[in-house]
Amino acid sequence: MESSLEFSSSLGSASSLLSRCRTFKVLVIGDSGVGKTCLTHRLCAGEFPRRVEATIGVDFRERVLDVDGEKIKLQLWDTAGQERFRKSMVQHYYRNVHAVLFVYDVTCPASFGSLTSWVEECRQNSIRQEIPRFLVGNKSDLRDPRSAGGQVCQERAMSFARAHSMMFFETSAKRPPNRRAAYQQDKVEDIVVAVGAKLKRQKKVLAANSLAYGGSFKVPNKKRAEKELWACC
Ligand SMILES: Nc1nc2c(ncn2[C@@H]2O[C@H](COP(=O)(O)OP(=O)(O)OP(=O)(O)O)[C@@H](O)[C@H]2O)c(=O)[nH]1
Repeated sequence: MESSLEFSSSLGSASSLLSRCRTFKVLVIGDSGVGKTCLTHRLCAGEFPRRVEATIGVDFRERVLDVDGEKIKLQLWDTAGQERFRKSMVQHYYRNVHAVLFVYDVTCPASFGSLTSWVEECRQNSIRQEIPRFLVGNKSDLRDPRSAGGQVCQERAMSFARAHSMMFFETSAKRPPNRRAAYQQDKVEDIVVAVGAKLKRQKKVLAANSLAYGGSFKVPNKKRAEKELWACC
């Protein structure tokens, strides 16, 4: 489902209060072509898109999930990997972010090498250490078990994830290798569950973070920051 960020809530009505849930902005970043669009599509719509084009600016997709009886809405920001399609908008991407998904392609070591630049971009845009980070190695269906060359090994990725306090997943937005179908399909869902669970636990930190970011574009406003965190499903 596509949606716009400026989510209009109708907090005044009784019915909306009943279906009230927390909305979290999850930024998806990584090199062009690593599969951010396909992955967010899988995470939100449950299927691999038939046709994709390079993202221009940003696309939004949403997923509502139940975490221990509480409804949580993840608002995934699928950002453009190509510099020319993102440069004027970068600051906006990073405003009020609640979690970051760093995506690379397991068959493209260069995309793994770029992760340090993506981490640096986060730092430059004031993404604090407490903001949950997830590392996703995508396109695992293209892994060639007979040759390690030209691929990013899991140990290396895990060590990067540990060094940057990230939770690590390797998955395929497209399809699982035949012999491990159920396991790989679960992995995509595991990402959503892990993000939801982590965010649910982070409420206080995130609320403080929203306040901090309000200052970079607007005068900080406590009420608005709270409203951004709480919206209706
Ligand atoms: N085999 C395989 N192909 C994939 C997978 N995920 C994405 N692709 C393919 O990789 C290409 C790029 O996918 P996108 O989702 O557009 O990549 P992106 O990171 O969003 O690219 P930008 O929008 O340019 O930043 C497409 O041809 C997809 O079909 C995957 O898990 N396995």
